[in-house]
Amino acid sequence: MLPAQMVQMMDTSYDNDPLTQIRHSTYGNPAYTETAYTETVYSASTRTSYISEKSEKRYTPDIRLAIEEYKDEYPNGISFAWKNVGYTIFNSKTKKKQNIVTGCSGIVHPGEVMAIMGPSGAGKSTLLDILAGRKDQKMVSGQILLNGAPGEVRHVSQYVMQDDALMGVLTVRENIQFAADLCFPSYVEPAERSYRVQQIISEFGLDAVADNKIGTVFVRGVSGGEKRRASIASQIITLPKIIFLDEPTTGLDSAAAYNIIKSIVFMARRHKITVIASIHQPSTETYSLFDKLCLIGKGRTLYFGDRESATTYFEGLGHVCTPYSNPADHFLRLINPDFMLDKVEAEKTIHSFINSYDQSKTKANTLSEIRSIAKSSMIHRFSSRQKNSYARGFVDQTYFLTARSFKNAMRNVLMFWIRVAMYVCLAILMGITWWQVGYKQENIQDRFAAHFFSIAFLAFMSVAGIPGFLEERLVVTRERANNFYSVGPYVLANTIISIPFVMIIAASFTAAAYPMIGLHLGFSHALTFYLYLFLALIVAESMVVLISAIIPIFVAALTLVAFANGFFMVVEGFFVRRDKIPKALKWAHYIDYQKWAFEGIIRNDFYDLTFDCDSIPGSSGKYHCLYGDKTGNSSTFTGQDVLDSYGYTEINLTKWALALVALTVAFRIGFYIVLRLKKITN
Ligand SMILES: Nc1ncnc2c1ncn2[C@@H]1O[C@H](COP(=O)(O)OP(=O)(O)OP(=O)(O)O)[C@@H](O)[C@H]1O
Repeated sequence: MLPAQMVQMMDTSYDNDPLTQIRHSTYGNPAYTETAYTETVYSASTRTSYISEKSEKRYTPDIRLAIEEYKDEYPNGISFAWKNVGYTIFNSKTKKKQNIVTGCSGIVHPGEVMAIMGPSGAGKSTLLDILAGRKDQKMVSGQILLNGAPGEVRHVSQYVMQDDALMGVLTVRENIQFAADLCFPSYVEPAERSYRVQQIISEFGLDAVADNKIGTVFVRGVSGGEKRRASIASQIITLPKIIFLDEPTTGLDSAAAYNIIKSIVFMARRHKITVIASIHQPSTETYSLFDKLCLIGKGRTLYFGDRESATTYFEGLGHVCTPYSNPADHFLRLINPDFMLDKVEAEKTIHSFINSYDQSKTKANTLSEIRSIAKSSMIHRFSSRQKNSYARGFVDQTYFLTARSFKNAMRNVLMFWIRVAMYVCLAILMGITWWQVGYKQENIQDRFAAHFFSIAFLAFMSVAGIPGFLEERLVVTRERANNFYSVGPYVLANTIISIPFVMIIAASFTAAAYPMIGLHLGFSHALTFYLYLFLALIVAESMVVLISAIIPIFVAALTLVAFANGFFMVVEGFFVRRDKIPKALKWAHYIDYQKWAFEGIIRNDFYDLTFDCDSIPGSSGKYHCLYGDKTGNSSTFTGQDVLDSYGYTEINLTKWALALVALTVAFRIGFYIVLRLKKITN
C-alpha cells in the first residue's frame, strides 16, 4: 500500500498514537515495528518535528545534533506575557516623537485564544507586530515574557499573514504538503510529513476539499473560507508554540469566519498553542469562541482580561450590553470615536475608558499574574541559541521548489501553454507568409526579415509570462516571509524550470516555421537555429523576471519589458546598419540579446548558401548582382558576400552563443540581487 493511501486510511482520532501506526504499517521495517513509539516531541522552534526516542537511535551523530537543536523547551506550551509594552515613532512632519502604542500589558496561556479588538487606527496591527517581535526593537519598550522569562518570541512563534497567497493550480493538500516538506527538517520521514498534512487538513475541516484545486481565473476552486483555512494551515503546519494571526477573518462571511476561528481554537486546545489574533467586528458566535479579549483605543489598553468578564466590566462602567446585542459590536461602538459627533467629547470618553482601566482591579490582577509567573519561572531558562533559519538545506529547498514550479507550469495555462499555442500559430502564419523563401537575390531582404521577426517577436512575446510570474511572486513573498526557503534556491528553481518549457516553445516554433519558410537545408542548421531561438528566449525570460521583480505591478512591468524589447530592436543592427548606430547607443547594441541571436541565426542561414543574380536582358552572359562580384561576369554570389556587405564578417557562432549565456547569467544574478534587496527592505 502506498504511504499516501495509508495515511488517508489512518485513524485520525487523537487518542491513538498516529506515528506508531505509520511506522508499523507504512514501512514494514523492523526498525519501525519493533517497539511502540514512545514520545512525540513538539519542537520549541517554528520548525517543530515529530521525533521518537526509538527513531533517534537510528540517526547519525550529526542528525542527532540537529535534533537536539529542535528539542522541545516548552512541552507544556508557553504562557505569553507582555508588560508595559509601547511603540514610539519619530514623526517626520511634526519632528516629534509619537506614541503609537503605550503601556499595554497582558498574559495568554497555552491553549487560550485572545482577540485584539479596537476601532480602525487604534493600534491593533502595531500591538500584534510588537508582540510577534516584528517591530524594530529600537522603537519598542517594555518586556515580552515566555513562561515568565524574557525570550526571543520569533523562535517559538509563527505570524500568519492576512493574504491567501497559495498556488491556485495546486490542490489544498499539495499546498500544505509543500509547506510541510520545507518546514520540517529532513530527518522527519516523508510519511510523517504526510501524516501531519492529513492531520491538519482534518483539524481545519478541509477533508472534503483536500484534493480540490485552490482555484485560478480559469479553474473554479475552493471557497474563500476554505482557501483562508488552507492558507492558515499551511503556515502553522509545524505547530509553533505561539501563533499570531493578522485579521484572519477579513473579507469572509460570518459563517466562514466562525469556522476559521473554531478551527484555530480547536488547534490551540489540542496542541497547547497560545494564539493571539487581531480581529475586526466578529459576529456574536465568533466572538464567543475567544478566551481573552484585549480592547485597545488610541494605542492604549481599554480592557484586557477574560472575554466573558468584559461584559460585566463595562456594565460596571455603566455601559450595559443588552441581551440581544453582539458584545463585540457593543464594545466597539463605545470606544470608536468615529461614532461620536462631538470629537472633543469622543476624546474625553476614550480617556475615561483608559483611566478606568488603569485604575481597575482587572488590570491589577493581570499585572499580579504576570509578576507571579515571572517569579516562578526558572531564571532565564530560555535558551537564546540561534535556530537555523531554514529547516531544509539549499539542495532540498531547490528540489521542492523545482518540483512545485514544474507542477505549476504544467497546470498553469497562463504561464506557458497559452504561449506555446500562440508561438505555434505564429510559426504557421510566418510559414505561410514566407513560404519557401528561395535563393533569388530579391529574397535576401525577405530572409533577413524572417530572421529578425523570429527573434524579435518571439522574445517580445515573453511578456506573456508576466501574469504567471506575478501570481507566483505573491506566494513566494509570503513563503519567504515565513522563512520557508532562501532566495538562491528560488532563483535556481525558477531558472531550471524555465529551461524545458522554453525548449518546448523553441522546438515547436522551429518545427513549424523552419521547413515552411525554407531556411538553410540540413539538420545541423535547423538545430543551430533552434538553439539560438532557445537562448534568445531564455534571455528574454530572464529579463522579464528581473523587471517584474523590480516592479511587481502588471501594467508597469509590461510597459517596461515592451520598452526594453522595442529599444533592443532599434539598436539590433537590422533597421539601421551596425556601423550607423549612434555612438551614444553603441553600449546598448552590445548588451542587446536580440543582436547576438539575430546575428547568430543569419550567419547560420547565409553561410554556405549560393544565390542567383539576375541576368541582364539583351546582354550576352552578363548578370546584375546585388552582392559579391558586381562586374557582371558572375551569375551567383554567396551568403558570405551578403554577410560581408552588411558588416557581419566576424560572427563566431560559439562566441555569440556564449554572449547569450552570459546575458542570461547577468539577468539571473540581477533577479537574485533584487529579491535579496527586497527581503532586506521588507
Ligand atoms: N510607522 C508609522 N508611522 C506613522 N504612523 C504610524 C506608523 N505605524 C502606525 N502608525 C499609525 O498608528 C495608528 C495605529 O496603526 P495600526 O495599523 O496599528 O492600526 P489598526 O488598529 O491596525 O488599524 P486598522 O484596523 O485600520 O488596520 C494609525 O493611526 C497609523 O496611521
